[in-house]
Amino acid sequence: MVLVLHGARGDLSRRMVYPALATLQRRGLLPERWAVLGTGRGELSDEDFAQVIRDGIEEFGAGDDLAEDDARVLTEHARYTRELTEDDPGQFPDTLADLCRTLADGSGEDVDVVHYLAVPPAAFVPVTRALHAHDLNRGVRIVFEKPYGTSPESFRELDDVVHEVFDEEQVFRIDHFLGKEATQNLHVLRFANELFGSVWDRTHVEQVQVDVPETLDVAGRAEFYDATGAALDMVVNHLFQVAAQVAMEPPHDLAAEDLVHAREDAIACFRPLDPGTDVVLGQFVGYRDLDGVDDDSGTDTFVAVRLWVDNPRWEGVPFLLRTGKRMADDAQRVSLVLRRDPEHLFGDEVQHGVVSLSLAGDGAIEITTTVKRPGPDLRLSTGTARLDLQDVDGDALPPYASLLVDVLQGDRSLFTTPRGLEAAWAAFEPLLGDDRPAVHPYAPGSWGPSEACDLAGPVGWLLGQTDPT
Ligand SMILES: NC(=O)C1=CN([C@@H]2O[C@H](COP(=O)(O)OP(=O)(O)OC[C@H]3O[C@@H](n4cnc5c(N)ncnc54)[C@H](OP(=O)(O)O)[C@@H]3O)[C@@H](O)[C@H]2O)C=CC1
Ligand SMILES: O=C1O[C@H](COP(=O)(O)O)[C@@H](O)[C@H](O)[C@H]1O
Repeated sequence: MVLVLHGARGDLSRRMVYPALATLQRRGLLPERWAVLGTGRGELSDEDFAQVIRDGIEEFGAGDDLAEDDARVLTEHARYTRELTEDDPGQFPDTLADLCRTLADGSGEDVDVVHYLAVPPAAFVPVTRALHAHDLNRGVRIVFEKPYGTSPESFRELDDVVHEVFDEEQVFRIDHFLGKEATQNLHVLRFANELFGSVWDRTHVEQVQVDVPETLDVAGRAEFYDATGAALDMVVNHLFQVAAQVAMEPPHDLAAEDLVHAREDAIACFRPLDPGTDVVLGQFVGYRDLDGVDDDSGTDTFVAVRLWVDNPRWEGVPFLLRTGKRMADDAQRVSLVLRRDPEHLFGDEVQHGVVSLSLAGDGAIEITTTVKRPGPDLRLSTGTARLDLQDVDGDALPPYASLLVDVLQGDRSLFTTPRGLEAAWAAFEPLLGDDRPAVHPYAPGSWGPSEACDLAGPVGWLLGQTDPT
């Protein structure tokens, strides 16, 4: 297999792709014979490219120290060549063919080729067209990073070009939140456990929260961020996909196409957002002073959304989505807030039960429930049981490593498709129009503008009330 990494010197390649490859190499999850072909707009020697790979792993491979042997395998066949363009293929086709020959080693076997577009979105179309122009599109797989379009129109334009060049089966559009171990656990928790599956509906669930506060600011990517904002950066993709993973109906079975269908059917039930009543945007105080940010920027660094899923299972249950920069804490939480004490036997002392998943790191599941407070009286309290997924026998993969394995194996269940993205854009589109609400200021280190509290109703946002992780 040859992984052609377009944009091989870039931030994503160094931060995510090389550490993921190192993890996969160490875990024996890569094909026996494989190589990476890096591209960029300038020249770089193969030796210097090998060093870029080593540096990426050393700097961002958090705890993934490479054994000398693994490092050798990772860089042994690493080649670098200038990016091809529609008019000028340069050395690209010859270098790729040469690598394939080396890997095939006279066996006559075909070598799989995966193109990974770790380039800015403006380069997606030119690189796609260039692969077509030089007849390099057939039989390969191609991975697109986000954002796959920044509006319904730009999404469709990009996708039209992609489909002129590739069959849908060749295309993998990454949403790394779907690759998180705990996100994948959502449907296991529900469909493999009657205890949870039986309460997964409007009768038992009062609201769902998908909450991703971040303490970091936009350092290093201010220019990108100022043109994008929190809602486009996180809601239309990651938070919608996670919400759909919660909302989906049981799939026909666990085949990739059934899972994708179930998730995308759920997105098709998302009611278009009402910016007047269901969206609060914020901007942290001091954001406009950052280098690369306009002095009068109206960009949202915080967004809270009340999303409605118009189907019989979820009618009347708000899905509350929230994320922002420079907030009080870091967390990635999905929580189902259960209705209180249906029999009303215990009155107001009963708190909401909560089934909650932390998507961060290796993931965790927490169940908060009402219990009898120890002692002679019948007094109530709440308790939380936590299961860290890292304590379960097995070895979690970071999201990028997990998704790369899926690309190599051709498993498309955790990737998005045009049908799902079309539906996501339809739900998000009202936020792109003239009705987009103004941003409310919020203090850095806070939980965002107070206006966002109203969206969550009497239950309130769970994070900020309890200890987030
Ligand atoms: N960085 C991150 O953490 C994340 C990034 N992404 C997405 O991944 C992709 C890459 O992001 P990132 O690595 O941060 O971006 P970079 O700005 O670091 O660009 C990556 C590389 O692309 C090459 N490049 C730049 N412009 C062009 C162009 N017009 N044509 C061809 N190549 C070009 C450059 O290499 P050279 O100068 O050698 O040509 C550059 O090193 C983007 O789509 C981004 O949205 C998604 C999630 C997280
Ligand atoms: O895609 C993005 O995701 C990150 C948060 O995800 P993480 O799992 O990598 O922590 C977010 O910080 C970034 O702004 C956004 O572009």
